[in-house]
Amino acid sequence: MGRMDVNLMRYLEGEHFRVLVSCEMGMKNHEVVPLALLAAISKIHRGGVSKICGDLCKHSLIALERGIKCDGYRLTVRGYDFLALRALCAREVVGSVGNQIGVGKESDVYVGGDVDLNDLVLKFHRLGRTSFRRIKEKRDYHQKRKNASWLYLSRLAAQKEFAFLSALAARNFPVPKAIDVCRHVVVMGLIDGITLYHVDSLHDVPALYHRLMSLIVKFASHGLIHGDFNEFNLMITKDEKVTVIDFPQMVSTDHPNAEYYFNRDVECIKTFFRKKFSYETDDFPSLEEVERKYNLDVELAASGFTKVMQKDLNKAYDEGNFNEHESDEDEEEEEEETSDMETIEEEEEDKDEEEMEDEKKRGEKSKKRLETCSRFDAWLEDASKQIEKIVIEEGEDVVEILKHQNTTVASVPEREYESDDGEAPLLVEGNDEEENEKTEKRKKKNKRSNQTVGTRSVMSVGSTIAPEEVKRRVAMELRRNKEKTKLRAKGKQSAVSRGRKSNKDTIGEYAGWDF
Ligand SMILES: Nc1ncnc2c1ncn2[C@@H]1O[C@H](COP(=O)(O)OP(=O)(O)OP(=O)(O)O)[C@@H](O)[C@H]1O
Repeated sequence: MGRMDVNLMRYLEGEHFRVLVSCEMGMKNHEVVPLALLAAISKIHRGGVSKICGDLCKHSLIALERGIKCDGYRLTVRGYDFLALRALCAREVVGSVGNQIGVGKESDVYVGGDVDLNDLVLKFHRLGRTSFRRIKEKRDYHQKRKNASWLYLSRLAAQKEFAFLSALAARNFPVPKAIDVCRHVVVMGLIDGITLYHVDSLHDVPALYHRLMSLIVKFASHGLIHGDFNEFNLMITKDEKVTVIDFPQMVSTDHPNAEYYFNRDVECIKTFFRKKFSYETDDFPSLEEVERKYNLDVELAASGFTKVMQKDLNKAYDEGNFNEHESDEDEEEEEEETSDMETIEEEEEDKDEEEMEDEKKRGEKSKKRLETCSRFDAWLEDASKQIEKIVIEEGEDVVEILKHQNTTVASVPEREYESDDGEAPLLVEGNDEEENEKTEKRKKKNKRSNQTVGTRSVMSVGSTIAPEEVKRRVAMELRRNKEKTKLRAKGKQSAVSRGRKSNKDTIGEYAGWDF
């Protein structure tokens, strides 16, 4: 467990974060975000985005993925951490990040400080760490969602934990103080203690046992069952006070298996006390005996995800304008949209006619959908205005350059025949050979002096190089050009062609093999 390297945040420019956020937005409906989409979202020129992406890749904030359908970038865990930390710093919630103090199955926990250097804890949820099947079986983070990314799940887990921390603290449950939540990071108060698992001796073992059992009962009287009430999720301070730090599997007492979960929590504590402190008693609660006084479960909808949170989450995603998480139907449609975007990149590849037709249909569908999206329209309008502006500006520049060139070229012939001393234009033709020779000499002299003055004749309409020499040089140039080997683009731009080439090579290599 080490320190989180946040130094890099100081050196990254605003545009880097803009691209990073664009990548995060793009990942809401793309497995990898193609460069073109990144440029469209960030509204930074493709070349600029490409350079920024290079920088971000270098610092492992994003990673280039060579997909089957197209190449693109994906946000890395580190990149997501940076985005969350930057936002928390901007809100002045977090002022510093220190050592890692805990590593759970699905989170990394760091100690940090606020702007006034008061201690706090930063819990980075990392749900992708464990298998999706397990999460799907055990928890309801997904609800109806079919395609859940680690970004989405981690964010959801953090939101859920924050909501629980806040609600439980309001009912005087011993939990860390909920400070803030951003993306997949929950900021909470630091508990100055150790987990029950690490406690070797206690002043009063029965007292702690009964405190823990009464806590299980308190949860139940509020309509909740912890579901994972064990020595790893309980922290004990020096004065043997208990704090519950983690409750990812909290369920309602109305859950069909509520009794099983309740008994499992009780059994966990009983077993631990028996094994660790050799303490055994017949005094333990049962769910039947618990009198339900409050409906915190209803408020939190503990077995699933609260409507309020879901609404907030949808809102957050809507801000990204991908309407990804509204319903299953939408998801299906947007999945199509995603593949449409990807097919734009694919068009170069050879395809069957059927496939092409399919894509066309899907393309039209996606086009229609995009047309109905007002935010996208607004963006398109804005982008086209910007393009127009650029075109006009560049057009004017080109006209200016042409104007300048025309005036220079037009003035040259006159100047060439002007003498320095203001004499009449010199004529090459003449009867007298001597006179002609003199005239030639004067002309050459004038030319030379004009060249040194510079402003008089920068350009020449006539060539001073012999035609044979010109021919020879042109021929040489042609030969050289022929000899030049074709420049091969390196990096992501040529990824597709390189992929094809290597495929061809592989096929060629295996062609003569018998299996
Ligand atoms: N508020 C806190 N104050 C002090 N330490 C904490 C706090 N929250 C978490 N920790 C430390 O971080 C460790 C991991 O935290 P936590 O149990 O919440 O993570 P987790 O990923 O949910 O773990 P798991 O799923 O494996 O139970 C804890 O064992 C504890 O040592």
